[in-house]
Amino acid sequence: MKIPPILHGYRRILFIRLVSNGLLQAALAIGTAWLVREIFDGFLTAQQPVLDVRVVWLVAGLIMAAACIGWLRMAERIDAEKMGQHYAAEVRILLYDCLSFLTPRTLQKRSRGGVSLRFVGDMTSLRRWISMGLARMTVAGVSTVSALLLLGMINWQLTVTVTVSLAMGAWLTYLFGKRMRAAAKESRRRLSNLAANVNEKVTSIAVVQVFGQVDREREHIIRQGKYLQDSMVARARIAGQILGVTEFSAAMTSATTLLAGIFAVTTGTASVGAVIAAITIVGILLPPLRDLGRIQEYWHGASIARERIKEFLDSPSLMAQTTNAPDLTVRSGGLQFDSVSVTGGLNRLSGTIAPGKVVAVVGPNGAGKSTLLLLAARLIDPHEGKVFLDGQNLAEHSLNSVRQAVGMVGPDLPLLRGTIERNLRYRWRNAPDEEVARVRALCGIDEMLAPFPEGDRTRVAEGGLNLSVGQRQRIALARALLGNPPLLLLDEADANLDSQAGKVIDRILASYQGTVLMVTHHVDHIMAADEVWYLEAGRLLEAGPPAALLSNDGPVARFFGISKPVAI
Ligand SMILES: Nc1ncnc2c1ncn2[C@@H]1O[C@H](COP(=O)(O)OP(=O)(O)OP(=O)(O)O)[C@@H](O)[C@H]1O
Repeated sequence: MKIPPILHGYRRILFIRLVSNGLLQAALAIGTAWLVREIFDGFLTAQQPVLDVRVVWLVAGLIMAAACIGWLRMAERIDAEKMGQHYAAEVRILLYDCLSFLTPRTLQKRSRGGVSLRFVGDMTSLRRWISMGLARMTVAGVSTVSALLLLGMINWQLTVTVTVSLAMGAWLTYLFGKRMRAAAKESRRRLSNLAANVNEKVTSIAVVQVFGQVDREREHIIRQGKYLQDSMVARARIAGQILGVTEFSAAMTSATTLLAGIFAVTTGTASVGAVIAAITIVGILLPPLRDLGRIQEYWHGASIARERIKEFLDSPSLMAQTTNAPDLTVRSGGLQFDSVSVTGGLNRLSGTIAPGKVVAVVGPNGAGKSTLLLLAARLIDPHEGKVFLDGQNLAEHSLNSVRQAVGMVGPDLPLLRGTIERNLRYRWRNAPDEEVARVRALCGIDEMLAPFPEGDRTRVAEGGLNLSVGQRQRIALARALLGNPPLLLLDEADANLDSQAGKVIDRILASYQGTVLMVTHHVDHIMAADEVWYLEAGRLLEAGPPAALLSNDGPVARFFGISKPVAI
């Protein structure tokens, strides 16, 4: 995925409006200068100043020009903001699209704080550059060039003086501003570290409390805050220096114009009115010069934000392979792993599950059980080998159609913020009430909701953390079963259910029409399976009917500690 160009579509129209705005502002600046010259040369430098009605018209003209410039500045600000917001909205949705195609494991490697910073802080940097930097620079650039060209018609010596002074001011500002990049980068890094830490503490404050590390973590946050503060002050110091330079350049431009004006009047090459006109134009051009420092700050902030966003968009994604891919045609849910390998997870594992069968995956921690389920849901792709559903390679079909074919429950699939009903219907928002009632009955949702006065409308906090683990598990099961997907993947879905709730799994296994692949440590549920797969170090070491595997002297029986005693 690529970051979109700034001047594209609607933003190009806004840009043209800004350029026109700049031209109008320049015309008004020139008009103002012309009126000032007329007043000075016609009325103030005459031997005997006279007050006639023309002065009133000229002054009225000045007031009108000032009002128009004010209105144009307002329009400029609005268009600039529209342009910045429009761009930020486009990049934000691009980031979301990228996020939705990332494998959960790629995302887990990143800090949540760092990812959120891209959606909030970096987006602000981009928007600020476009609406307050680029737009200001466009209008100021257009009006400066036009005003200087027209000033050239009034008096070329004064124009050269103003141009050289402005150019030197801009060059000095640029020289000082170059150091801003490193400072902006450092403060962005510090902010990201602090955001990642705070985000982690918000989600795992219980760990800090239980292990009595409140003071230590407090110190850590103070230290990170101090680093951030130092880097922000260093950045502000450079910004302050740039501000000083621009103020100095602005004063120098006014002074040199005045000096050149006096010289031109004494040598007879310019009238007093022309000098006053030139000074009026300089007065109009100085604010953009003063803005230059801030514009550079915005530019560096935005270019660092762009780098971070680009790096995120370049993350390994499942999107590339699935663009324009056909949909799966799922019939019975037969699943096949063909020599699949996942670095650090699975090693050339092959196995087939016939349609409608239940396979229980068992094995020690880190054996690759969850990885196998992630492959079946296409939440990761194998580095080698293929996964087939009803004979169709998952990697060659649209992600949407794969996900529609799969229902999944697992530790990495928490409940979402909202109501219980929203979570139940998450998979299929407009599911018929009968279908919802079916999964509710299957998962015992109504008996679970008995203590909640608001029933379905009960609020669910992020991750479902305001519910007990078992309650969350039941809702997650109902969410996965809605619509009866042909393939059901259960990753330790029975881990937190009490004996009563454990019957939910028995009911599901007894009534489910599709294929089930489940990771479980419960012997009862293993016995309910048609087949058991025993994984160790990413390999499938044993497979067969549960009764047979538990009664022989193989890895499964040894794993459950029920191997026959060896005769001496
Ligand atoms: N988020 C992750 N990113 C990278 N590697 C991971 C991630 N999660 C697990 N792994 C690696 O994949 C390997 C298999 O892990 P997996 O979670 O599939 O094992 P498991 O059999 O489900 O273990 P457990 O019974 O402890 O849940 C492990 O060696 C682990 O290091």
